[in-house]
Amino acid sequence: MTEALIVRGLDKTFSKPAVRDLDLTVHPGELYALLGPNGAGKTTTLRMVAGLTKPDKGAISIFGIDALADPAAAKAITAWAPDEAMIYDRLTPLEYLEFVAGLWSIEPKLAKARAVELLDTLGLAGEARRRCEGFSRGMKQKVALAGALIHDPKLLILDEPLTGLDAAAARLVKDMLQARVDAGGTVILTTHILEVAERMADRIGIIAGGRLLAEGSLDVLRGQAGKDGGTLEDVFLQLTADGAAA
Ligand SMILES: Nc1ncnc2c1ncn2[C@@H]1O[C@H](COP(=O)(O)OP(=O)(O)OP(=O)(O)O)[C@@H](O)[C@H]1O
Repeated sequence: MTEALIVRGLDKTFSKPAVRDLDLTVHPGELYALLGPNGAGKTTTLRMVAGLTKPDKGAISIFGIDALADPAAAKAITAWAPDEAMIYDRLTPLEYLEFVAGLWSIEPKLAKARAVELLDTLGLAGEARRRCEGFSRGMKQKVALAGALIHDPKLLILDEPLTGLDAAAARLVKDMLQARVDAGGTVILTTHILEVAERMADRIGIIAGGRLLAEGSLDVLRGQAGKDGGTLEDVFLQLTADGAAA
């Protein structure tokens, strides 16, 4: 089986080490949650996977493509949605999505059809032709998410996708992510909302201090933390405390 993502020995130091000798494996068709305390190295890791930050050391393979040797091929099948939406305020959502689709050389008719479908799924059909500049943070986040999905990526990477969304918008996004996974897509996300990871993730990686402390299903992590029957919060707090003490 070709894994969706294999990360080996990943290292990144800014003024101090942010990611240290990190290994991750994400299977195709799973939703993988990368959890960790503030400053643990989650965003840095995912930025390296998405080709936005250059690692000091290590290897990244996305569906068998060496992302460091052939970043263009890796990016063509990957999407990255940062926690702060970056869109062009002066465009309408439809124009923005058609613009992004153009960057991927998607045929205009197909681009429009995908854009309309994505905006509809995300509850933005009524705003499709309004300029984004007056949009709330949550609405902009949804437009950015639609932009990340316009080229139908095999691997979707989301940094804190639910931050700033109201309950209804969060439900829409969660349903959309679940639908992608149910259809065979692969999703990696970070979140501080542990209930979301507990309910949605097939497997979970916990990192702290730039190192992977544990990886597996909730049951595997429970075993590792010695917390049979515990919640993900119990397990997370135990493993990160153990990691800090080590
Ligand atoms: N561009 C940068 N320049 C300098 N230091 C950075 C940069 N990006 C991240 N860092 C540092 O790297 C470490 C890891 O940061 P990172 O953003 O990856 O953590 P995180 O797990 O995503 O945290 P949070 O949950 O708070 O978003 C932190 O010490 C951070 O200050």
